[in-house]
Amino acid sequence: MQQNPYASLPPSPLCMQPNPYASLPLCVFAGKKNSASFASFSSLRATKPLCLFASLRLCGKKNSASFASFSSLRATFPPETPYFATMNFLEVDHISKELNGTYILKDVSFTQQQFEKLVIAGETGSGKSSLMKIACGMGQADSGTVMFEGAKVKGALEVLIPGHPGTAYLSQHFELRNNYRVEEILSYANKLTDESAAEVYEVCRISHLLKRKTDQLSGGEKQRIAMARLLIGAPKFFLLDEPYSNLDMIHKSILKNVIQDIGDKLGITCMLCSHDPQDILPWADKVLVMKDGQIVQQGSPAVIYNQPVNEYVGGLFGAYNLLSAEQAALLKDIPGIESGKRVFIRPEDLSITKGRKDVVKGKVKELSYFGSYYDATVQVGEFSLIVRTTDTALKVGASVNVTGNAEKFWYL
Ligand SMILES: Nc1ncnc2c1ncn2[C@@H]1O[C@H](COP(=O)(O)OP(=O)(O)OP(=O)(O)O)[C@@H](O)[C@H]1O
Repeated sequence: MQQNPYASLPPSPLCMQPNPYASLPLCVFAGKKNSASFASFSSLRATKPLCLFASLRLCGKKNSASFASFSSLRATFPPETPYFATMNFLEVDHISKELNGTYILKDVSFTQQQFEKLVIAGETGSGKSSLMKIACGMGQADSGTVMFEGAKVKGALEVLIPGHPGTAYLSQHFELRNNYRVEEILSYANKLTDESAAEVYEVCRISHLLKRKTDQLSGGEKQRIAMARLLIGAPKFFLLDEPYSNLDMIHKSILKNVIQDIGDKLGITCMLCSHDPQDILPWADKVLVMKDGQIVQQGSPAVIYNQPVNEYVGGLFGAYNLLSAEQAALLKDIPGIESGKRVFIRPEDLSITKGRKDVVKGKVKELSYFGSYYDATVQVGEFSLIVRTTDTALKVGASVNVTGNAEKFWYL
């Protein structure tokens, strides 16, 4: 009969509550632990008793069964207890990195919680890949620290094999060796049982490709095999660098389902970077927006989209109107609009109306077709507004009345 090895831990010095592990069911300790994670688990135990609980689900191979047992543990110690509050899953603290006299990352700090879906967004060259690599030990920072589950993530130059145990990083430039069958490539990397590996292949939608040779695959298929190869290494944290670039809509849609299932079915926490709002907004719990190596805003997708801190953030996430206080004065008849301020308005918060009250008058200069809607460029005085409409009868040159939902307007 296996004993609960944590039964004799002392009360937590931080929250002065009794050892929460003393009464954990034995199945937790008899579960699917591999020796590496068990070792790190033990060292955590020595230094940070409070961190242990959050690590329990993380030691070893994850599959639905272990995910289910974790869920029942969470019910025993709900997130509002101090045990969960004491440790971030990932903590990036004042990271800076310089290359050739220029900062590619400057004083970057953020946290990610377990199961939180985090996206790093930003224009090309803003530092997204550099930050992700440092977050999982595949890159090297000049200063600052990264902690993963309470343990320091060593930089790529501080270890023999870069990459923090328990993390997996899918590069934009992944490689699959030629002239191998897919199943051969996967079997070399597999740390799971056959059953759990099969689940990963199902999640990655590659079960039907296992007998193929690697030169008989499309780019999207190769990418999903590269993902599966990392996932059968049993990571707790999966970082995907621009996973949607170079994919058509059909393969993008497959990949979106795969990434959703990696979180939902395999219970692996994911971070990805992208600059496409269509990829970011529906999936993310939290978005970090980067520019010139710095985080310029972080928050929920809705906050980032509707309340950007500046024009750069607003522009990254879709079409917008930004009117000076003088231009905004022409919209004074729209109820609720604040005067004397620069106003940021998304096209869908303006509409073309047949009404004559509470409107601003203009003329349609241009119509852009997007399938389910048009964006009409409407000339109003000396400036133009982008107004979203589904009116298929609208023509360039038509005189129109524009109104808006001032509750959604944002003042910069
Ligand atoms: N090995 C390197 N040597 C020199 N400069 C580099 C190196 N790696 C990155 N950089 C520079 O650091 C900056 C950030 O690059 P990074 O790849 O992190 O940006 P990114 O936001 O991921 O870009 P993208 O979206 O194009 O992939 C860029 O200006 C890039 O040119």
